[in-house]
Amino acid sequence: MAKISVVGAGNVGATTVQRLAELELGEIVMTDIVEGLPQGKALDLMQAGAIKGYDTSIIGTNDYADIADSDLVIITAGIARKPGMTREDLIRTNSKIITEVSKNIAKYAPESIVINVTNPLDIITYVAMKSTGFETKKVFGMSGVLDSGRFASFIAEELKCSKKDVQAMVIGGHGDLMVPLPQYTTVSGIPLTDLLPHDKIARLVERTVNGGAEIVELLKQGSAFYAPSAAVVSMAEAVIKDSKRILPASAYLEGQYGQEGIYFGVPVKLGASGVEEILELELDESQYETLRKSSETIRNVISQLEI
Ligand SMILES: NC(=O)C1=CN([C@@H]2O[C@H](COP(=O)(O)OP(=O)(O)OC[C@H]3O[C@@H](n4cnc5c(N)ncnc54)[C@H](O)[C@@H]3O)[C@@H](O)[C@H]2O)C=CC1
Ligand SMILES: O=C([O-])CC(=O)C(=O)O
Repeated sequence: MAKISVVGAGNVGATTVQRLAELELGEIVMTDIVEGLPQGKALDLMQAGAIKGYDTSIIGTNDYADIADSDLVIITAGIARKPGMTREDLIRTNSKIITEVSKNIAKYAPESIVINVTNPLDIITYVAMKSTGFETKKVFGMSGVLDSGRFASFIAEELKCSKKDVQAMVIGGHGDLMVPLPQYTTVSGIPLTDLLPHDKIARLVERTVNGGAEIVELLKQGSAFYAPSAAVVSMAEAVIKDSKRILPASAYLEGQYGQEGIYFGVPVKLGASGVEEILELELDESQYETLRKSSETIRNVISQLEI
């Protein structure tokens, strides 16, 4: 049976554990620094199993030793942004937290695959790769599945059709410069560009780019977690089941899309060994330009980090 650990028992972490438990993907360990929090939530989620009909073992703990020999570790520890903040504003606090978290992952679960959720996503994923010392394909970040899900949801709303039939693709950094790709977005195989006029698509693209901030403004404290947990669990399932799904994820680039040495959202093939392939798409000039700008921002922040 697979062992999955979730670091951070806050909104994203606990909801992720709930979704994993309901899928019976493996035994689960949930850790946090706050005493009692992961233990209390684990107990509650175990009891939910009797009602929802799952037998998943869920352990809540403050001790990293309990993540020993995990096959997969999902990082959700750290602070979330408040209205008016960018994701990059979280870097100081979260890079310190994730450096410590990653060292413990390397110590207790050296063979694990690591999916990072903590923001700023692409930079923190880089910090996790450096501080675990793991192979780059074993450490990646959740961004594009969420952003594509938001784009798909807005498209379905506009077309008054089922979300199930929309396949959207969003790549780039998980920030204000993400790049939704209408030319690779379809509804039951029909190109989006045949279904909606350019100006309507442009409005949906803009709403997607601001999708996280829209929720932060509404919640007043904290950020989205239902769609983010759904997104990371679909990636976890691909790893645990070795299903070779093609999903967008923040992956380490070595020349692809003209980028070297940074994490960036791109379509990848996900399986038991992590990122098994990076798929390169043709983009239009303005999309390449946004990717270039976004990568500069990421590089700038990384150059100021002490890792
Ligand atoms: N990649 C993405 O698309 C998304 C990323 N996020 C990010 O995920 C992170 C978590 O968000 P939420 O769960 O909403 O926040 P939250 O505040 O509800 O939970 C964070 C948890 O981390 C714990 N924590 C802090 N330091 C820790 C440490 N050293 N070790 C273990 N646990 C520690 C806290 O005690 C808290 O329980 C944030 O950085 C947020 O920006 C959130 C949504 C989507
Ligand atoms: O907006 C945030 O800070 C959390 C996040 O990354 C998202 O929901 O896309």
